[in-house]
Amino acid sequence: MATRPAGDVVTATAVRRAFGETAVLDGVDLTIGAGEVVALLGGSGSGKTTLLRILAGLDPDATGDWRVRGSLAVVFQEHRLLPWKRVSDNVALGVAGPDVRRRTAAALAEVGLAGRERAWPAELSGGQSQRVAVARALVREPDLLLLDEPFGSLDALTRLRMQALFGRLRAEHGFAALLVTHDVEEALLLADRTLVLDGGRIVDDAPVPLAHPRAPDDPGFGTLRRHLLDRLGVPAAA
Ligand SMILES: Nc1ncnc2c1ncn2[C@@H]1O[C@H](COP(=O)(O)OP(=O)(O)OP(=O)(O)O)[C@@H](O)[C@H]1O
Repeated sequence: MATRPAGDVVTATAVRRAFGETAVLDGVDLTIGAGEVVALLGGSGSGKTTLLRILAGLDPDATGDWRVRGSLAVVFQEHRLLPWKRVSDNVALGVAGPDVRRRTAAALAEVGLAGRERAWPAELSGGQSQRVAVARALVREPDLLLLDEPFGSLDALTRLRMQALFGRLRAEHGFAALLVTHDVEEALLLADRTLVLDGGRIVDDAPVPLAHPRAPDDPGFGTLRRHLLDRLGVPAAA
């Protein structure tokens, strides 16, 4: 495992972002510790992607203070592979060093795509393409992984496999992550802590003190699920 910075990898205070007159984020405070996986939940349009883009350095118009320590990689909902580049070239894009080829092959093997270096993106399924996107992030050996609904476009079975893969990679590499998701179960399966964004602020910040592997039918899991659904304004089923 790579040597990681100690302490927090993300510190953010009073982050604000408005589009026109509307403040989507209006005073967000956030810390993510080294190696900590934090799930970010919130209703549609609550500003989750906006916050992730700010932390990724993709939004020059936000205000406030934020800092990311260490290296960063992003995985988006859509894989964003370049169709005219082979899988290995997509993974290695922008990565320098004498051993890029070896690292690329190792990252592809880690996501279950050993030997597919020379494939074209068009030859891959949706799940395989998203595995390549994860390999592209891994090859950067990130201290912080920012994931925006990374499994949201996958079918249910592939999604479960990708969640399991994420858990293994996290245990192996020890990166910190901010995982934007709509899925309360996904948040509780994968995260050490959950945040709920509403009205431009983080309105709930709760640890997930459950041992791995986690199971949705576990009573503790159910209690946390109910808590999060309450905070998200989802009424209990009759
Ligand atoms: N470039 C932009 N210009 C104008 N408005 C924007 C822009 N980007 C985001 N918004 C608005 O900001 C709000 C928050 O968007 P954002 O994509 O961050 O929400 P989200 O919580 O990720 O939503 P979802 O869960 O539906 O993906 C939305 O109302 C959106 O329309």
